[in-house]
Amino acid sequence: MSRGQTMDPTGIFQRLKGQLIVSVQPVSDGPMDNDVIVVAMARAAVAGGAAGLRIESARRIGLVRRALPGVPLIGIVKRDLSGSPVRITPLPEDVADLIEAGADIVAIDGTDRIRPHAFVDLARIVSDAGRMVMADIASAGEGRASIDAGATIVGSTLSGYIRGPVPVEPDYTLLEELRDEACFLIAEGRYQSPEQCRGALQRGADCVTVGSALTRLEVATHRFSELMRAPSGGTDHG
Ligand SMILES: CC(=O)N[C@H](C=O)[C@@H](O)[C@H](O)[C@H](O)COP(=O)(O)O
Repeated sequence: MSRGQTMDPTGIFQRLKGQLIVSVQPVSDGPMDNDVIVVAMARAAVAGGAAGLRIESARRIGLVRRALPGVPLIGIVKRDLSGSPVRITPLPEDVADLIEAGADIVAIDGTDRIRPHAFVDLARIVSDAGRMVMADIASAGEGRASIDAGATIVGSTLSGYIRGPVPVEPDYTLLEELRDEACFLIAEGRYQSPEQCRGALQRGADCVTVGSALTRLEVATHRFSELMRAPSGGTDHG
């Protein structure tokens, strides 16, 4: 499949339904933040059963698209803007670059925050190119507004990251609030175990995206090392 061709929406939903998407976003500027490693992790994730991948940057979408031509790809661009807290695919050129690189799905921040370009305008660029719009949201209201503005896929991606301390658990309640809306619902954010992923499907998610627990080795390692260093570490089982 060339970079200009992507899969039809029905086919993508059929392939992702009930499945795992792996987000391959290494820790920024860490030792694994490298194009070759991203492509290798993408291949390894698919070999392990991932039905789709979430990749940051148009360059890496292009590389993964060439390496894995038939795998559904969600593309994002993360950038830090002055004057707006919105980070995920905030600009029209980000959307255009991801489309050009071969993303099947373009994920865009769908939160109700100050932003340089309206969600509806970014979403239109995606759908005019025949690709699918995913809204990364933090509340049910934002999910519904994003659907009205052109999203066919909604992800719980940003729940817990907008204000206050980041919770430990995933946001299952948000899935239950959105499960009957007219969208393909992706559970995303803080899923650390297969059991939690199954819990998300039971609460109405169509599929689940896992990132840090699988592809940020620093984060995954830290979970082990911290627990072992805790005062009671190592004593429970002799
Ligand atoms: C909040 C935010 O910016 N989330 C980002 C969105 O792409 C990524 O940093 C996350 O890794 C991704 O959503 C997967 O989540 P988790 O790594 O928790 O499995």
